[in-house]
Amino acid sequence: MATLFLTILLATVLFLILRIFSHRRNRSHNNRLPPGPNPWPIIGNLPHMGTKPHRTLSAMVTTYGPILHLRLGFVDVVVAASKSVAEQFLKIHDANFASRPPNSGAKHMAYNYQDLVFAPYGHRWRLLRKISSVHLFSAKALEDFKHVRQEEVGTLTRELVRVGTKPVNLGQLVNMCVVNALGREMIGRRLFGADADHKADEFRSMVTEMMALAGVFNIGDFVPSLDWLDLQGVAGKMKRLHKRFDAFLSSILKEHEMNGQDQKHTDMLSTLISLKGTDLDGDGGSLTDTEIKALLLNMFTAGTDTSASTVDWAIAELIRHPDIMVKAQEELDIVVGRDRPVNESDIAQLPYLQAVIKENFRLHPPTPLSLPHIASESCEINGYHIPKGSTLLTNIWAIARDPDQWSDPLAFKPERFLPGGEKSGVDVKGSDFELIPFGAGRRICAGLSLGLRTIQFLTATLVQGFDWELAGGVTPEKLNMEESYGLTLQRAVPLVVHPKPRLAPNVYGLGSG
Ligand code: HEM
Repeated sequence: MATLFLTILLATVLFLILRIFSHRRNRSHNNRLPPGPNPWPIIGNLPHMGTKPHRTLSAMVTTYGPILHLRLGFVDVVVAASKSVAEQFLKIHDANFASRPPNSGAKHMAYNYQDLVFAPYGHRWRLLRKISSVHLFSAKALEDFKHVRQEEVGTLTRELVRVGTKPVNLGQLVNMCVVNALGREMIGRRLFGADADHKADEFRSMVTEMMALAGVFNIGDFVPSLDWLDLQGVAGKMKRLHKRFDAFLSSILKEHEMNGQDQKHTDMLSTLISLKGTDLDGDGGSLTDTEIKALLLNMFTAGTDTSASTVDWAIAELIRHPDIMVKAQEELDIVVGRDRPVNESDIAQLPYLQAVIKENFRLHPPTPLSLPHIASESCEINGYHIPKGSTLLTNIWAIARDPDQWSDPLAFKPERFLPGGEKSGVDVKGSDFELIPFGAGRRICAGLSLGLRTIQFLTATLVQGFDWELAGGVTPEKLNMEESYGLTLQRAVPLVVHPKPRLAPNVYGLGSG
C-alpha cells in the first residue's frame, strides 16, 4: 500500500515538473519570456526571493538583465529593473498595466476592491482618483490644512527640546507626528498624545495590525487552489480585523454626519460627506459610504509609514555626512534665519534641502518594489512576451542604484541634483524614470503632493532646529544603515539620538525660562 502511494506521489511530482518545464520551453519557442531563474514545482521561485526581495531581485539583474520573469507559486511575475524598462511598462504600456493583481488584503480588508489603491482600472477608480486629486490633495486643500501640519511639527520640536539629555527614538516620534497630522486632516482627531481619545487608541492599534497582516506572504495569493484552506489563518484574521475597522469607520462617519454643518470642511471626511449624493462625473456617479470608509483606510495606511520612515532615513544620512548637514543648515540660516521656524512656503527657496530629499528618496525609497500592477492583456516588451495576468513589480530601489544611470551610485551626493550636476533637473514626480519613489503613470501615488510637502517640511524643521548626536557613543561612521523589509522599508535598527537645540526657546514656542 505504502509503495503504491509512493509511486503515485512520485509520478504526480514528475508530471508537475515536466509540465512546468515544458510550459516554459513551449512558450520560449513562440513567445519568449524574459529570462529568470528556473522555478521549482508548485512553489515556483518563491524560495529565491529571500528576506529582502528588492535586493535579491536587484542582484539577479547581473545574471538575467533588467527585465526578469519569475513564477511565484502559479503566478507569472515580471520585474522591471532599469529606467528604460520601467518606462516601457509605466509609460508606453501604462494603460495595459493600470490594474492591480488580486490579493487577499484587498478582498478582505479594503472593502473587496472598492477602495482607491486596489480598485480595478476603470470608471470607479477614475472617480475616486478625481475626488482625491480635486478635493483632498489639490493645492487649495493642502493650503487649508497647512496650519495643522505646522502645529503638529511644532509639537514635535517642543518635545525634542524638552527631552534634554535623554536619548530619543527619532523614527517613533516622527511617526507619531505624521499620524497625528494626518488624523487631524482626515478625521479631525489626533491619534497619539494627551488629547487622543480611546477611539483614537483603537484606530491606531488596528492600523498597526493591518500593516502587519498586509505584509504577510499569503500562500493563497500565489497558489489560488489552496486559497480556501487559509493555511496560515491570514484571511481569517483579515476578516476579523475588517469587522472591527468597519465598525470604527462607520461610527466616525455617523458622528460626522450628525454634527452636520458644524464640521463642514474642517477635515477631509467632512469634505467627502459633503460630496455624497452629488453627481460627480456628470453621469450620476456619486460617492457611497463604503467608498468613503475605504478611502479613509487607504490614506491612513498608504500615507503614514511611508512619509515617517523617509524622514528617519534622511536624518540618519545627514548625521553620517556632517558636511552635508552643515550645508543644509547654512542654507536654512541664510534663507529663513534663526529667529523663526521654517515653514512650508520656504521650501521653494531651499534648493539644497530639496536635493538632499531627492538623494534620500534615491537610496531609501519607502516602497522599494512599488505596488504591484497586472497585465490586462498579453503584450510584448523589449522583444519578450508578457503573458496576460502577469504581475508587474517595479524595482524602484534597483533602478535608483543602477550604475548605468548614476555615478558612484552608493554614495550620498545631493550635489548631483543641483545645476551642473549629472542629474540636475531630475525630479521624483514620475517623469524621470531613473527616480520614481512615488511610482509613475496612471497609478502614481495619489498622495504625492502631501507626502512630499510633509517630508520636506519635517526634514527642514529638524535640520534647522537641531544638531544631532548619536546616542550610546555610536560614531557617524559606525551608524547601522541596514534595512528591514516589510510593507515599507524601515530602518532595521532605530535611530536613537540626542537632539541639541540650535534656536532660542521662543522660536520653538517655549518660554525662555
Ligand atoms: C513618502 C511618501 C510616499 C511614497 C514614497 C509613496 C509611494 C507610493 C507608491 C510607490 C505607490 C504605488 C504607485 C504605483 O502603483 O505605480 C503609491 C500609491 C498610492 N499612495 Fe503613496 N506614497 C507616499 C505617501 C502617500 C500619502 C501621504 C498618501 C495619502 C495620504 C498616499 C496615498 C496613496 C494612494 C491612495 C495610492 C494608490 C493610488 C492608485 O492606485 O491609484 N501615499 N504610493
